[in-house]
Amino acid sequence: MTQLTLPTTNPVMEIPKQGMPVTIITGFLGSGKTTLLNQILQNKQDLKVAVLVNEFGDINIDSQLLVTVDQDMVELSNGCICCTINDGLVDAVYRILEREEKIDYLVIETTGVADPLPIVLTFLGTELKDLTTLDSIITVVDTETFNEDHFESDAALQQITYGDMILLNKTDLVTPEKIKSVENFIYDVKSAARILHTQYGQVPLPLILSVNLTPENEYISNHIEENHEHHHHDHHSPHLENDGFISISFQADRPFNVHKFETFLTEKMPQTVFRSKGILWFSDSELRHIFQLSGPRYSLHADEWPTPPKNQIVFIGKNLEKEEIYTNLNNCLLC
Ligand SMILES: Nc1nc2c(ncn2[C@@H]2O[C@H](COP(=O)(O)OP(=O)(O)OP(=O)(O)O)[C@@H](O)[C@H]2O)c(=O)[nH]1
Repeated sequence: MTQLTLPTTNPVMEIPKQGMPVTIITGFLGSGKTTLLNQILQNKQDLKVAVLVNEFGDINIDSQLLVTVDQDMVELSNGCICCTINDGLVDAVYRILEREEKIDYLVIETTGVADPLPIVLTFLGTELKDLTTLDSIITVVDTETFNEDHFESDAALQQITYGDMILLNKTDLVTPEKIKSVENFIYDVKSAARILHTQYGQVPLPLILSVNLTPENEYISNHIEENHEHHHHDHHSPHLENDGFISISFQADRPFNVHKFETFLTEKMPQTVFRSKGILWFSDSELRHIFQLSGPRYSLHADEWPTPPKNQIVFIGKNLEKEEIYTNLNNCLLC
């Protein structure tokens, strides 16, 4: 999918009146969910879009990187919304519905380790069912790092299984052969998958919003009615215990020495860190540095501080030793 411009008449604007439409963006760690959300926010035209960002770490880095100038449109929830099923999610959606200003559309970004099924069931199995319409579940895939091993993660498999639309993102980093092989993995899991190819989440919004793809009735008859029969209302998902990902957050009111931080990255950071993101303060710079590490790559991008400077960084991976990471990062701070 390479067509990047919006048609002049934008069907996204024709939003159904009954129930606020909801799109859920899911996808594995670092696949490009926040990047896609920013594309949506930049191209939404007059649509009033509220976003609900759920982060795995204790610090909300993603919400600080959203392009929206209107922070009122962002609701946050930390931890994993699919695990604490799910008063937190219901409350956050209520807060959006109760706003004076009418919201046309809700987009939810899940964490990279989220199983989307409990989230869907929260919408369809609670009072939210009458107030919202689940439009689609979009699964973002990092085409470069995706391989068969991803399915050792239950969450990654569930994300593909329940994705109504699958965006093979980061196609700029791979060969056509790699794209084909990822498509084949996906078709093995889901033979009728709808797949789009994207770079930096660029996709015409009419292809992904108001597309009415989530088969609500199927979920209700397969999961909700079945659960009622078994008097089992808890949609708790054991995926985190299975996947073993943990997140470690570090904050400091002092700047890093850039050279020490680089040494930390190249020599001391555990190999088992799969994803890291941060807003960094270096002693020799007046700018903030957005740090992104996803699989084998990392980047630092400088821009102005909108707030007083401080260091915030999150690491997500397996078997991480918090004390060791803290000691190493404290050693990078300027005395
Ligand atoms: N080369 C390339 N980089 C991309 C693309 N899309 C996103 N990225 C980069 O990948 C990194 C992770 O992107 P995010 O959008 O933060 O990923 P995410 O899925 O929100 O990450 P988590 O929420 O932490 O799981 C960032 O550095 C992005 O700039 C793409 O199509 N090509």
